[in-house]
This record gives sequence, C-alpha cells and structure tokens, in this order.
Amino acid sequence: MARQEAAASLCAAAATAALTVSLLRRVRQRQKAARDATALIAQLKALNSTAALVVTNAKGDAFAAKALAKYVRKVCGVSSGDALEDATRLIQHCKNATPPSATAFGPRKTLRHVLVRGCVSPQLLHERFPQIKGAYTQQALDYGKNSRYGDRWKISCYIVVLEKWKPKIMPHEPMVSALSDVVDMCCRRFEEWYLERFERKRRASVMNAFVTRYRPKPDEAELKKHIDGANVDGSVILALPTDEPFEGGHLKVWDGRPTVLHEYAMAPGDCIFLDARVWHQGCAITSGARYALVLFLRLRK
Ligand SMILES: O=C(O)CCC(=O)C(=O)O
Ligand SMILES: [Fe+2]
Repeated sequence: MARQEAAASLCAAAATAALTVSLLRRVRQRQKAARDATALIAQLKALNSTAALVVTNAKGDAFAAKALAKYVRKVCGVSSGDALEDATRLIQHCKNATPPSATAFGPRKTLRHVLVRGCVSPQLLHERFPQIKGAYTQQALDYGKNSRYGDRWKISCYIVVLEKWKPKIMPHEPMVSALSDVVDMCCRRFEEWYLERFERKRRASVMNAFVTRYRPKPDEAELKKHIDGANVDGSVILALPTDEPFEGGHLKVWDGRPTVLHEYAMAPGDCIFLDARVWHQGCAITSGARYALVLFLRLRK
C-alpha cells in the first residue's frame, strides 16, 4: 500500500514537473516573441512611422494582429496569418520601397554629380517593366543638326514636354501612366541631393521627361558626349529594367577640378543626378536593350 502511495505521489510529482516545464517553455516562447516583436516594431518605426502606427496598438508597443494582417495583405499581396512573419515581410517591403537616407549621398561635396544606387525601388521598377515596355513607342524628333541629339533622334518616348519643339511632341499617355509617380519620386530625391550638396533648398519641376530605349543599331545605340542644354538646371538619369540584358551602355560623367572621367555601370533603380551643364555620355550598347528614364529639371526657390 505504502509502495502504491509512494508511486502515485511520484507520478503526481513527475506530472507537475512536466507541467511546470511546459508552462515555463511557453512563458519563455512568449517572452521571446514579445522581444522579437519589440525589435521589429522599432525597425518598422525607423523605416516607415506611418505604417508602424497603422499596425500597432494604441501604445505602439505591440502589433495589432488584425490591422497588421490587413495592411500586409494590402501592400505585399498576402498575409501569412502569423504576426511576426507578417511584420518581417512588411519590413522587407519598406526596405525595398524606401530610398536611402540623404546621408547616403556620401561625404564628397566637391563633385557636381552623384550616383545613388537603389534610389528608386528596383522591385517597383521590375513590377512596372511590362507596362513601360508596352507603353514605349518611338517619337521621332528633330533637335537640329548641332544639338546634343542631332536631327535623327527617334528612340525616346515622352512623358513631359514643355519645350516648343517642331514638330510638336505630345506626351505619350501610356508612358505617363506608367511612370509619372516615378518621375515625382526622382524629383524629390534630386531636391534632397541638391539641398545636401549645395545647401540650397530648391523646388524641382520637370521641363522634359522621357524614356529612351537603346539598341545595338545605327542611330539607336548611344548618346554622344553632351550637356543637357543651357536652360536645364539639373538632370536625372534613372536606369530601368530590361528583358534583354545588354552589354556596354555605361554612363560617363566628366566632373571635378581637375576634371576626372567617372564611369558607371548602372543597375535598375540606380540614379545619376547632374547639376547644370555637367558633361556626360551614354556609351553604346553592343547587345540587348537598355531603357533609361531621363528628366531635365528647372529649379526654383
Ligand atoms: O542614359 C543615358 O544614356 C543618358 C541620357 C542622357 O544623358 C540624355 O538623354 O540627355
Ligand atoms: Fe543628357
């Protein structure tokens, strides 16, 4: 009898111990999840404070599961149903969509141009590429024999045209729909760079915006060394994706005193900002197709 009692109480003790261990484990898991959530919330706040407000509770110290799932579904297309997983996905989305901070322009304050890697989200541009490609059409334009483009330029498709060119070129509506938000994004980023680089706050407006498609053919492969025009206050060149990988097509920029040649291989999303009258060149491509979005800007106080 005594033995049976002893065995029973041993069993009970073992069960209690097992229960305690599993409770402890669950508490630890919960504590870890809370720590992970805190770290993720901090990351999200740093990347996109508005998104953080939407997906956390009133105190901003924990995720609001339903709001998080709804938001992630909206911006990423799907929600996993797991808060930490969703939060990680949202953070990745924000990283892709957020341009580098102004200090990413780098410490060099001597040059009048800069290359900003990943200035526009490559993911956004890749998603947009079918629309860009579908919208692209050649709009032939006679800039005149002595101009930067010559009299046989036909490889650009226009989004904004303020200049009174002859024949009159109209913005191509499908390209306007495909890229007008990206044009705005580039303007804002240019303004940030300009403020940091020249310590002058300027408002950029677009005089001309167009997509150029280079191909390895006569009159389509390159843009010779030039400046963008006496009345152009600044320019943006944004590398776009392509479905035909190309060779060549580097950007050359002559800048600094003494003048040094800078040569860049640009990836989709990379931007070059140019101050007024900086000499540059789009080198010939030898295969594939290269697309670039180009803006000529006017700067006002
Ligand atoms: O992307 C390029 O090749 C340069 C474009 C350019 O400089 C221009 O169109 O003025
Ligand atoms: Fe140019």
